[in-house]
Amino acid sequence: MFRFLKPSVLNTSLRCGQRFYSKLPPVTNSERILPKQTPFPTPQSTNDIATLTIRNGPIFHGTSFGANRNISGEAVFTTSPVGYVESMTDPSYKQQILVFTQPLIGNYGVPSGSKRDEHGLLRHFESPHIQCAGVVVNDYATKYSHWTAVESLGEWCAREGVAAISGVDTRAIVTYLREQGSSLAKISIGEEYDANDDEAFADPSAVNLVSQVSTREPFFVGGGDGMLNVAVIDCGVKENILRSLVSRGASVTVFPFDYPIQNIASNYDGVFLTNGPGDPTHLTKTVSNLRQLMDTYNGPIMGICMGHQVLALAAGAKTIKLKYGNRGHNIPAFDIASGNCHITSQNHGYAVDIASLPAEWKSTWVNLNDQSNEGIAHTTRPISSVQFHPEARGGPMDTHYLFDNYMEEARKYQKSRTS
Ligand SMILES: NC(=O)CC[C@H](N)C(=O)O
Repeated sequence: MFRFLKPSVLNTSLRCGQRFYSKLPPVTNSERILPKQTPFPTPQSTNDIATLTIRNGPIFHGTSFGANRNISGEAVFTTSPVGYVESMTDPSYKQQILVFTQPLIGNYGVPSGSKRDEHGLLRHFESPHIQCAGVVVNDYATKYSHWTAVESLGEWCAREGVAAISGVDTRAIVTYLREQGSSLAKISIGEEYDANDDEAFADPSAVNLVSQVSTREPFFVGGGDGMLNVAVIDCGVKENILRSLVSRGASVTVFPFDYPIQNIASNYDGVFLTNGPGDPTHLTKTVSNLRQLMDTYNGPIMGICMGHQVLALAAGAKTIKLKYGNRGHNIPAFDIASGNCHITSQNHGYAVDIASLPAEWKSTWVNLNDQSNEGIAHTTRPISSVQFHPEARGGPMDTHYLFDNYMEEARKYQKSRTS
């Protein structure tokens, strides 16, 4: 297994790959190139009073343990008992206020965000920064302990400009969100808050959030034997999706979400569509690129979560917004073909409307809690996608095998092209 930690080594790996695929576009970046973020002002003082206001709903008073900064977003809840670091760095949570049903949060601190693995991927984070706008917990553990921890959850939030509130009744908040649906909300720090200031509630579903988290330029992640090349369309990719591919022998080139993939896909043994934040119907360019791709490309295509939704839109189906979505690491998904149920990791507010799926496609997985669609596949071609997260970081590893199946299809396709 090669180790691609340095750009010089990376270039060697590209040359090595290009021996076999002379038409591969030269890509020298080794990690995502993100849009410039506006820096948040450094707080002059700390304030320990915080208020969570749900638009047209209840108000909760608590204690601030993060950034001294007012934020707003869509309040959603996760039932994950562990994995707050992975969830908070998952780009699919962009602009959301994450309410944890697990009452005690912060007890194992936060590991280093700069540690990398043998593939050059972030070891502990799913992207370089916290992605959610704020967090809401019942009981914040000020004392933390873990051998990987380098700082507390509060210190990390403060450094990254993320508001955090504790000491609120998260059972009441979750009950409200479950009954009324995911709602716009804001966290105000200090004594002043204006529950009626409607303009202070930013609506993430109104904008294309993917353009804020997708890489600006293609980048390359080596690590495979260099013989299998996969093109990834980055809608807000989690590091563990890339790891799941390279650790199985793929060399991965990651492209921006709106890259005309149909023009270069013939160089690749497979195309992969990633997770990402917000409403999939904003991704009109990605969807039209995918339509053209499916017209001309015979290799395997697989999508996860947002990737699943854009694939379904490209196939001609529709997506819907769920009342409060599915976020957790313990969600049962039923595999229609095998009759097996797997416990899956999930984080989504939208779903594929299975009644709108065209005839040459089939439903492959169903959610056993709310009966929503969990997967689709083309009836004759190696094109499929799932709503849940087989890379599961955090979460159970039950469906990792879907990456093995995908790599097998990529290998078959490569063989059919070269023989
Ligand atoms: N994790 C994801 O890719 C989320 C997909 C989409 N943003 C949704 O909320 O449904």
